[in-house]
Amino acid sequence: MEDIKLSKKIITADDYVYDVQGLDLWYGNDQALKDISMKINKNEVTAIIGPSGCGKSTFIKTLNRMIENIPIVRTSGEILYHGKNIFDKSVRVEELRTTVGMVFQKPNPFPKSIYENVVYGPKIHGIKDKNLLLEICETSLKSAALWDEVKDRLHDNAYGLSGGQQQRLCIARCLAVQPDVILMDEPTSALDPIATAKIEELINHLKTEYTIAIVTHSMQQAGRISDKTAFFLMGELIEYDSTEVIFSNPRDKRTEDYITGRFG
Ligand SMILES: Nc1ncnc2c1ncn2[C@@H]1O[C@H](COP(=O)(O)OP(=O)(O)OP(=O)(O)O)[C@@H](O)[C@H]1O
Repeated sequence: MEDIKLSKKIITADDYVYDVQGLDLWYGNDQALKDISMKINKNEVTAIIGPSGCGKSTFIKTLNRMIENIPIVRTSGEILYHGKNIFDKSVRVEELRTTVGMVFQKPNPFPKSIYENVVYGPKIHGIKDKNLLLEICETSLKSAALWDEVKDRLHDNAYGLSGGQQQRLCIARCLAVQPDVILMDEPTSALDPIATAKIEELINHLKTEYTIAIVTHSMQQAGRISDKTAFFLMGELIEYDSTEVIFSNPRDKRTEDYITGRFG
């Protein structure tokens, strides 16, 4: 990897995956994101926290342009992904959404077998070889820490899995197309504490290979799994720092009030 020397600082070209610069977003006339600028580091877990309605989901859905499924949305500013603005005309949204996968609050497997769920993306990308698809299925389920629980029932319907298993299946489905970044929008809010602990352990493991941005309402969860934490309030990014600093020594009073439970 080549280092770039910028004045006195040395920054490594590949340290961050995203560089968000002055991002504004409106739903019709209502501004939901205001001048957001932040970098998201490679192989780290970045937690997005803040009270309900502050723009957390909107922000992460903007990172793979999923937000554009809502017709009234308008944006300005830049989101550089590996140095290229994702809003450029030359960026193909389907490709972006393959490399930047997403896992939602409620597990959303397709009404198909476990196997078909995992190989859905690779098949769409033209992979037909049965052995290769089986291999992708096995590798993805192993990476999502689900293989041992489902290896003897790959052709059973995914709806027969528990909520926690369904969420890990959705993570496996996301991994099957070899993403670079995984966006997670409150991935454990519908799960019990044991299933939540499994997903958290998995996230901790996945960050060695992937970059993860996660929206969470649980401050304990952000504290347990994230390297960096961004605190949003009414569409603004109030503070962004290492999770340790945010939780032990925040600079902004509003961050402190939120993490100590004084509002939100
Ligand atoms: N489809 C939409 N159309 C219009 N306004 C929207 C839409 N989705 C979200 N908003 C508004 O944008 C703002 C930010 O919403 P967003 O869902 O991003 O917040 P959030 O922090 O993720 O909230 P929560 O924690 O409750 O999920 C809110 O004021 C919300 O009402």
